[in-house]
Amino acid sequence: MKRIHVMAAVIRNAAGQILIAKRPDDAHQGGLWEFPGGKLETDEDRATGLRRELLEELGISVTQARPLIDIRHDYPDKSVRLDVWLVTGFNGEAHGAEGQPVCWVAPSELGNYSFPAANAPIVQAAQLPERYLITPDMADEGALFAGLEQTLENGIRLVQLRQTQLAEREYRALTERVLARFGERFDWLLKGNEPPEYPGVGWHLTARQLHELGSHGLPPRSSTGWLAASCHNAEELSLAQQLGVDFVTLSPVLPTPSHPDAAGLGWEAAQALIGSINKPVYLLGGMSPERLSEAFDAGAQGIAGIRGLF
Ligand SMILES: Nc1nc2c([nH]c(=O)n2[C@@H]2O[C@H](COP(=O)(O)OP(=O)(O)OP(=O)(O)O)[C@@H](O)[C@H]2O)c(=O)[nH]1
Ligand SMILES: [Mg+2]
Repeated sequence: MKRIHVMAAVIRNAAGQILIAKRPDDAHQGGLWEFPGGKLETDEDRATGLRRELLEELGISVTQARPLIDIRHDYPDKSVRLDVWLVTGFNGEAHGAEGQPVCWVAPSELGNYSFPAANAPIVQAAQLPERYLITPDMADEGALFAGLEQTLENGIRLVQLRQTQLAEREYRALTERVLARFGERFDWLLKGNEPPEYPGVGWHLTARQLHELGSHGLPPRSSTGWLAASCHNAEELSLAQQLGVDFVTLSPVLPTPSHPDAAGLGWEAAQALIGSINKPVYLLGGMSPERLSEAFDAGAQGIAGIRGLF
């Protein structure tokens, strides 16, 4: 089946809400909610196709957009490539120019709407931020907490508590103190052999855990937070996708101060690997905020970093 290239948009307004539209009952995947967009025409470039579709369907002129997530999905009757961009600037009042119902919803409410099966990773990408901080190992708890306060000021909201110098019991005790102090000001992910039991707190799997769980399946999770995994190659990305994680990190992209001799995947290989998985991917290894636009161009959700973001 020939794959249809579709341009679609996660449109975000100044209040942080996202626009969704209802597909006509008689259309493919009819009656479900969607991110506005449509088929790219022959010889049309991606940005032009996106602008044309949003003008036709919503009556808006896009002024600011960049790639968000690019996925391939095979329906029984149709194969699609959903090339989804994040639109953060536009002129005009968005309305259902083809008579379709549209509404602005908070990212956290997207889960209350029914989308086509292909859309699950798009919804996750719409809810996830551009930067994912992994805490550097710090023996000085005061300095760690001060760094986290600074992280909040820098606008970072997604954080993995990684403290490899600590034994399991100490890590648990630190987790309690961190959650007591910062609680819901961050979206947390924890490390460990069991899924965290704190409501809303996520779990970040190591590549080794991915391989182990690949044969046994995931343990039941009581937590409602994100499920993420560390990947380094095509095999691990594919395992992560099979296990149904919400997002992954892919590393190392560039040599890092801690591993100056490790070559890194490089941008080209990273881009090809991102294209092989239908999940939001954070690039890790030698990343800093100045690299964000390169990461978006490679198809990434954004960047993850230890020293580069702390
Ligand atoms: N626009 C859009 N299409 C989606 C989404 N999710 C998804 O599976 N699709 C599928 O991708 C294809 C998009 O085509 P479309 O129906 O929007 O195309 P279009 O605007 O050019 O419409 P037309 O075929 O009536 O000219 C459909 O098969 C649709 O089911 C989504 O979130 N937004
Ligand atoms: Mg359409």
